[in-house]
Amino acid sequence: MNHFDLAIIGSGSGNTILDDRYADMQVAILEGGTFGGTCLNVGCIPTKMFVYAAEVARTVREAARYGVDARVEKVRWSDIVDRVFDRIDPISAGGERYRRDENPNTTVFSGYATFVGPRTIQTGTGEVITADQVVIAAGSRPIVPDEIARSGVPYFTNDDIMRLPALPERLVIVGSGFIASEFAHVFSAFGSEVSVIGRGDRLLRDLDVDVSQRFTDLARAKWDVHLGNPVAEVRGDVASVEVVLADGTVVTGDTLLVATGRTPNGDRLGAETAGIAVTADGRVVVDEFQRTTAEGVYALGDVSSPHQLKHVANHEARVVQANLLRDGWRDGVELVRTDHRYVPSAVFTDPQIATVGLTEEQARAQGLDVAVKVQNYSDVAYGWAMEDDEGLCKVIAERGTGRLLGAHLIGAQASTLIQPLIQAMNFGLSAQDMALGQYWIHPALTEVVENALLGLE
Ligand SMILES: Cc1cc2nc3c(=O)[nH]c(=O)nc-3n(C[C@H](O)[C@H](O)[C@H](O)COP(=O)(O)OP(=O)(O)OC[C@H]3O[C@@H](n4cnc5c(N)ncnc54)[C@H](O)[C@@H]3O)c2cc1C
Ligand SMILES: NC(=O)c1ccc[n+]([C@@H]2O[C@H](COP(=O)([O-])OP(=O)(O)OC[C@H]3O[C@@H](n4cnc5c(N)ncnc54)[C@H](O)[C@@H]3O)[C@@H](O)[C@H]2O)c1
Repeated sequence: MNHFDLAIIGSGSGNTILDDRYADMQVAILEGGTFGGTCLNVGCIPTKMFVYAAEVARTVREAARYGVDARVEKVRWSDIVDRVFDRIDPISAGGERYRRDENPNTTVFSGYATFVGPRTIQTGTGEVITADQVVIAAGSRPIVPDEIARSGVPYFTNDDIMRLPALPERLVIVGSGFIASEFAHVFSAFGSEVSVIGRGDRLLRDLDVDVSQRFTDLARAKWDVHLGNPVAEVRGDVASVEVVLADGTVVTGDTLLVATGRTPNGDRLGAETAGIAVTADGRVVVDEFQRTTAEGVYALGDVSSPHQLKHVANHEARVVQANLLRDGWRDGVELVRTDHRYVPSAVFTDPQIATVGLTEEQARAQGLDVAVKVQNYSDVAYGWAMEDDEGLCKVIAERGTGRLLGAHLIGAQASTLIQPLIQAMNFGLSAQDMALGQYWIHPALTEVVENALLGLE
């Protein structure tokens, strides 16, 4: 049986652990899918490359409001797909080649790994290995509701929708979260008619209610949105699909995208044979040092984290990277701790959305004495330049101390505008100090953040 110093299950964020400090260790990398994981191959990176192209199309379509007449002549879908994957596929292949052929201390096993005992792994290639330490970085997979899975109707997920042979004429999306919102934007900007079906009463309903409500209102004007009306039945074939909702409404299209959440892959690892606790919903249990319940075994990213976000997976990978070198189960050893205090996220839809910290509802539910200010983009000079009547920046602070509790933006460049607020929260800068203790460039769009802070009581 082959023995390694370290075995890493999953080549997404798990593959970022190995640096010079690991050069003397024998390391096994086990990957059952495409090398590089979700973000690179079927997640953050390709989606944002599609989003950028969608924004170009949208800008052209809306040019007339600024006195510039222009029109989208044609969307060359297959060229867009090629631009994205001609960039990405070689990165995945190159990453695998590097670990396989150019790192003498790493061995890549291309198979689906399962534990068969404590730190003992069936690699999925016929070989069983053992390791002194193991990192589980096995990610998550799309959830497909039963009524869709058992219908036999062909459907797509984020795994394959970006490689469609042609642009759909009418795309039906089941789900109303991050993935649904981003793909609705992409396909509608490219000219597809888009229907979105959600269970709740708002799109992106976990976000602050002002942002989620504004997004839902704007979405209704662009897309065929069905909310609070669950899917009862799905009918169709490769050419057409009918989604029947609980109230009898029939939503039709030629392509079906399922975007109803992602479940951690912890349920498929044989974890119980290795003493690794997994929750009922498939999440590997970890402590604040990313240690699982089995000695020598760490986990990180979507498979164990409460946040399914790449920047969180990267942070947790850095924590694991440090702790692996410190004999993490020895009494009294000082370990690096995961910091989940202010986890931001952005939805790259139209308009963009970004959020950090507590929603107003959460802050009030915690009994905090809060001051809230909502500043519209239309109130600042750059918003006038953009003719913006959609964007808003909402900040929530604690009265008295001025401690920033949350920030929520919807509008152009939201994912960039939020960064100084994330920084302020992490470094304990109060709303007043942040607003008054620095220059804000005039008339940049950041004035919407400045004015929101100044407007707090
Ligand atoms: C469409 C989409 C868009 C997204 N956009 C963003 C975004 O803009 N920003 C953001 O922050 N996050 C985004 N995310 C989330 C982000 O992609 C994930 O949080 C992140 O990639 C998780 O990284 P990971 O290393 O935990 O898992 P992954 O990158 O999924 O890596 C896990 C790897 O493990 C492999 N594997 C699983 N089980 C086994 C096994 N038993 N044996 C061997 N190999 C195994 C898998 O094949 C996979 O390659 C997006 C996700 C999706 C789906
Ligand atoms: N920009 C980003 O950072 C980004 C982009 C995409 C995905 N992600 C990550 O990936 C995760 C998964 O994305 P997602 O959009 O699949 O999940 P999600 O959790 O964001 O949203 C899933 C939505 O589907 C709805 N839903 C569930 N079952 C349903 C059903 N049977 N019928 C109708 N609606 C149903 C849920 O109510 C929820 O609103 C996200 O939570 C996020 O962490 C991040």
